[in-house]
Amino acid sequence: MKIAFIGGGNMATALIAGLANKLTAGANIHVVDPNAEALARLHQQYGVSTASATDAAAGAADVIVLAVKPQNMREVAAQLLPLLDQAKQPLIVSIAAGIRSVDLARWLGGYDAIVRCMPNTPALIGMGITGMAATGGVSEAQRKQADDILSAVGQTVWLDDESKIDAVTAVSGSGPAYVFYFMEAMQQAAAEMGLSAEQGLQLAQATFGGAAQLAARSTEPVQVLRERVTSKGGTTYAAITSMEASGVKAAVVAAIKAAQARGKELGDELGAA
Ligand SMILES: NC(=O)C1=CN([C@@H]2O[C@H](COP(=O)(O)OP(=O)(O)OC[C@H]3O[C@@H](n4cnc5c(N)ncnc54)[C@H](OP(=O)(O)O)[C@@H]3O)[C@@H](O)[C@H]2O)C=CC1
Ligand SMILES: O=C(O)[C@@H]1CCC=N1
Repeated sequence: MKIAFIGGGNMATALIAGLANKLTAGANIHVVDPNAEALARLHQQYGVSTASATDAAAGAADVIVLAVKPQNMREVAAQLLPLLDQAKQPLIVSIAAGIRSVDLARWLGGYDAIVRCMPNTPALIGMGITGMAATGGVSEAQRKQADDILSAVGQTVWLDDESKIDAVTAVSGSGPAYVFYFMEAMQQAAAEMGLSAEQGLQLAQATFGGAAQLAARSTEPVQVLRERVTSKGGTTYAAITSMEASGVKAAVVAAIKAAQARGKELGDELGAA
């Protein structure tokens, strides 16, 4: 399978790292990005071919992954349209937050073989999760192609309604940043209590990794797992009581809903153009 990436930034790099020489040879991956340094690094690490602007090789791929910022999607669609092999009908996979398939299809002159996805950066180590939705023009074989690509870098979740991608974006697309934010807070607290920066990082990493694995392997709800750590009148009780008093859970729910609203807003703003 020949895969082209338009945009070779953070998320494309995470996907390429998981795919190259695993699902398909690095030589079957073509990356388009204006940054020569980033392209040279990708070529050196994974053996991908590169171009500084969308070219015939990108248009001729079996699957074309659009991995530019939402604000650049319209311009990229305009660059791609004349190069798209209309007879072959390659699959377009968009990973941009907010951008709706209906708008992308319009920018591509009515092209309707689009899968809209929302991956996340743990794809870099094969531990991503991607929400996915297909438009009507996507064949069963193309649906499988999209699933094969995103399954190569982690789990996939197919959605019955594309609008749910904004919720996936808010929970798992942006989610790694929430985890890193919480780890930063744990590290800060560890430092303020006299532990070294290394010890704080080690404790936070092992705690997140261990708790996530425990939750994944348990048949019980996470609430029960949390209660099992929380001895009555003990230390965890003091911490959770403090978090509840500060409204941490409500703040996290509100933050995730703000991310969802921003996704919808991006779709409204950029789709209207
Ligand atoms: N980062 C993440 O965790 C996730 C990101 N996404 C989505 O992925 C997309 C990319 O995000 P991310 O990788 O973080 O962004 P980056 O800015 O890291 O990468 C985008 C790349 O595209 C390049 N670019 C801009 N215009 C063009 C063009 N016309 N042709 C080819 N390349 C171009 C940019 O170059 P330059 O910088 O010079 O403009 C940049 O190198 C976004 O739409 C985002 O919503 C989805 C899930 C998670
Ligand atoms: O912050 C963003 O807009 C992108 C989408 C999900 C993760 N990063």
